[in-house]
Amino acid sequence: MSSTMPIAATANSPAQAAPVKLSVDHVNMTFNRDGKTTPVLEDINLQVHEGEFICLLGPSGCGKSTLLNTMAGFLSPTSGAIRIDGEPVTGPDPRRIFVFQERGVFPWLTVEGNIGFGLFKLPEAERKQRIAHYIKMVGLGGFEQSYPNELSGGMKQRLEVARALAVNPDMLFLDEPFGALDSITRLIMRGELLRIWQAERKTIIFVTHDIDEAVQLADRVVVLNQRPASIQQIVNIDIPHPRDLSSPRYLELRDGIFHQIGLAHHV
Ligand SMILES: Nc1ncnc2c1ncn2[C@@H]1O[C@H](COP(=O)(O)OP(=O)(O)OP(=O)(O)O)[C@@H](O)[C@H]1O
Repeated sequence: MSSTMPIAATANSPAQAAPVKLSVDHVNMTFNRDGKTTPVLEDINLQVHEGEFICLLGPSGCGKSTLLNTMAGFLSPTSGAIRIDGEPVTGPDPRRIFVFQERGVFPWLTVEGNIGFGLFKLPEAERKQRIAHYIKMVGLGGFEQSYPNELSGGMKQRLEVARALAVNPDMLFLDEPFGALDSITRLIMRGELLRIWQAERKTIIFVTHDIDEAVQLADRVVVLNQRPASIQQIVNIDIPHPRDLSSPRYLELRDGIFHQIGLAHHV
């Protein structure tokens, strides 16, 4: 297979039969700073369906975070349109939650306090019930009164995911959320996120530069080129969960993406 040969198309995933949740139409993004113009996104077109798990994959600095930030409404594209539920995205929306690579938990609040932070409008009984539900879901039972500095990196990350889910967002934007974790914790956290996603079926857009991570998690992997990023290929990962990471199909898709990105013979 050559480095530019696309991976053979496969049948659509069941998620692609769901209505379109987010659409990106002809999006271009150029940064202007100190008289210097940097084109970052070039004619991006993508439709994400309700309940789909999408990974944006590409080399460092290609524009993944910029694309995620435009989808989430933190940045306005130079041209083109982003719509969620058919409505133009004009700014960040509390119904959609962004989880940053740097941990966003509040160090001065306990686990309970962190998860309950966005729930202040709920009646006390419902708030408590919601907090307990998510503490159980992410396996932090027994640590309700602990502060973030008393938790491991993986526990903090689970807390952040629980805090994001507790406000019942309809979409999650995750920017390399496990980037700072060691490889074993990363594997565990991927499993945790998949378990939560299967239970809650939120639409997830997940940025990574880790090919294995993308193939383990996503319904579809959007492979981006070097900056200015355009979509090189969208790869359907037609393997049911739990995925066997040594299956021929897994290895075929993973190696196909390595070829696609031009990294097949680098290591
Ligand atoms: N606000 C900004 N102003 C000017 N240039 C920017 C701005 N934000 C990002 N860039 C530039 O846009 C390019 C893409 O950055 P971006 O963070 O989107 O890449 P990325 O693919 O997410 O990178 P990484 O994987 O390393 O996090 C980089 O060259 C960066 O310097």
